[in-house]
Amino acid sequence: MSEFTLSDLENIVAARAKAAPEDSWTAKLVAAGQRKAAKKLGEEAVETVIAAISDDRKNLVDESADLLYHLMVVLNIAAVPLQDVMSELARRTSQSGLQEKANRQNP
Ligand SMILES: N=c1c2ncn([C@@H]3O[C@H](COP(=O)(O)OP(=O)(O)OP(=O)(O)O)[C@@H](O)[C@H]3O)c2ncn1[C@@H]1O[C@H](COP(=O)(O)O)[C@@H](O)[C@H]1O
Repeated sequence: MSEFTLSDLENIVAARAKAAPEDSWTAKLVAAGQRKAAKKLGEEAVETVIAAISDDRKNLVDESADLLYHLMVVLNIAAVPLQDVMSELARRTSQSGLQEKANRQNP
């Protein structure tokens, strides 16, 4: 099987967002609106943090998958293409995180 990417997930979310809410969790979340979708994203973030500090590798993988999926739904509702996020990450590769932090604190 070829590698599954975040871009593949973005396309699935965009397609399922147009399904009937009774047939699709994605469509149900999109119909509920950004507040509900963002709340789910926050819950999954907290569950990912708990898995990380519990030293539970399997749970960390599962919760990270939930987190990335719900992030894709939130980006879809906000009409923010994943490529915008990737471009921002690419832009940041020009300096280290420590350098960026130092520039922010001492402009
Ligand atoms: N990757 C996911 C994915 N990860 C998690 N989830 C769903 O996210 C939901 C959140 O789970 P929780 O247990 O936290 O929430 P809950 O208790 O069910 O919900 P509430 O109490 O908040 O109502 C569950 O229903 C999961 O099935 C996902 N739903 C869909 N996808 C992808 O989206 C595709 C399309 O799915 P549908 O939109 O459902 O057709 C799937 O084939 C997958 O590729």
